Amino acid sequence: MKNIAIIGASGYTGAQITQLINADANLDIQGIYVSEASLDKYKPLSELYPSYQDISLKLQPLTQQAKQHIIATADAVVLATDHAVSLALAAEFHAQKLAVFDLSGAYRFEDAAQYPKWYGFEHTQPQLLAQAVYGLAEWNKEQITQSSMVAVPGCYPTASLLALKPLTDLFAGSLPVINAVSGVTGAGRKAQLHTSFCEVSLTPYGVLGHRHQPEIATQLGHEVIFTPHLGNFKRGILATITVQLKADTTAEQIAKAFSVYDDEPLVHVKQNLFPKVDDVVHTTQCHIGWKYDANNHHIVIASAIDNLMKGAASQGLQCIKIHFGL
Ligand SMILES: NC(=O)C1=CN([C@@H]2O[C@H](COP(=O)(O)OP(=O)(O)OC[C@H]3O[C@@H](n4cnc5c(N)ncnc54)[C@H](OP(=O)(O)O)[C@@H]3O)[C@@H](O)[C@H]2O)C=CC1
Ligand SMILES: CC(=O)N[C@@H](CCC(=O)OP(=O)(O)O)C(=O)O
Repeated sequence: MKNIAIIGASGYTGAQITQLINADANLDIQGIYVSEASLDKYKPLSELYPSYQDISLKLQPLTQQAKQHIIATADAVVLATDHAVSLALAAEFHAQKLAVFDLSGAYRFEDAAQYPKWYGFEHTQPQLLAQAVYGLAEWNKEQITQSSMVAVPGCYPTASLLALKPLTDLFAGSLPVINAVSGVTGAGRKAQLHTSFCEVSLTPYGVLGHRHQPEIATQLGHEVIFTPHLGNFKRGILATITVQLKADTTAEQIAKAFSVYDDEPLVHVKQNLFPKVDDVVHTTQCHIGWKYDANNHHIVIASAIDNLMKGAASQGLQCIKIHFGL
């Protein structure tokens, strides 16, 4: 049995992973935490999320005393916090020999020079960054087993990389084009004008400048054009991707490349059948559909996940279970 502390548990991903860990027979929850100044401190999680009636835990402020208690009693921490908050907390807990599973982007790039540009801060923890592994569960099991600092991938990168990684040997020269739509929970629980009810419609954002473009390109080993969109639904991501493949590529080769997922219980691939966001919402799964035009050698792939599940919390849980051999 492993004892897990969850920091940022009042947020969308933190509450989701609290629910998942609470339901897992091999894991205990050491405690659930918010910031010292949080308006939600001492509230039961079920007051914020009434559907979690079976969880009796209360949100605790992350005081120095609370940190000492976590260090003394937990095996691991989940950081469901903003990038800058995770940057510091990961180092504090990892230095005390706790495994860290960070849902933020603070440890996803190996190259510290990327952080000022994409995250707006200098990376202050180069030693820990060097130990961090990218928690794309289906692809990096060995690394996740070995490292106690796991950077759980972003939601768009998870949907995009699961669709594209099997095909890299078949890419022709041009850049894969990824158009992805996310539900509004992707932006977190805090109030912001652009995610308020009357503002949300369907629109691209972060065009040619979203931090997930370099995350996808780094992990794919190939540049991509990535355009995220905010959609007027709560949960889920659909990434529709177009790629030019080498001139002699056949549909059989593509099917063989995707067979890498045949033994993966959470990734389901179908030829000529495309997923809907509703197929995967509230599930741990990624559904991929593809169709190939052998005349012009273009493939269109659609990849659907729940941004809060496979895009964050359930992939975080996968990493915890892989790391601890559960
Ligand atoms: N939403 C999504 O679909 C995805 C999010 N992520 C990443 O996961 C992380 C969490 O995202 P999300 O759940 O959406 O965010 P939310 O804004 O919904 O939640 C953030 C949580 O962090 C808490 N918090 C803020 N400051 C501190 C602090 N100093 N110490 C402890 N707790 C703190 C907040 O509570 P309070 O402010 O009351 O203290 C809240 O519980 C982010 O880094 C995000 O980029 C990754 C993949 C997908
Ligand atoms: C709709 C929406 O706003 N989505 C978020 C992505 C959420 C995510 O994956 O988080 P990371 O920040 O941890 O990479 C965004 O575009 O910033």
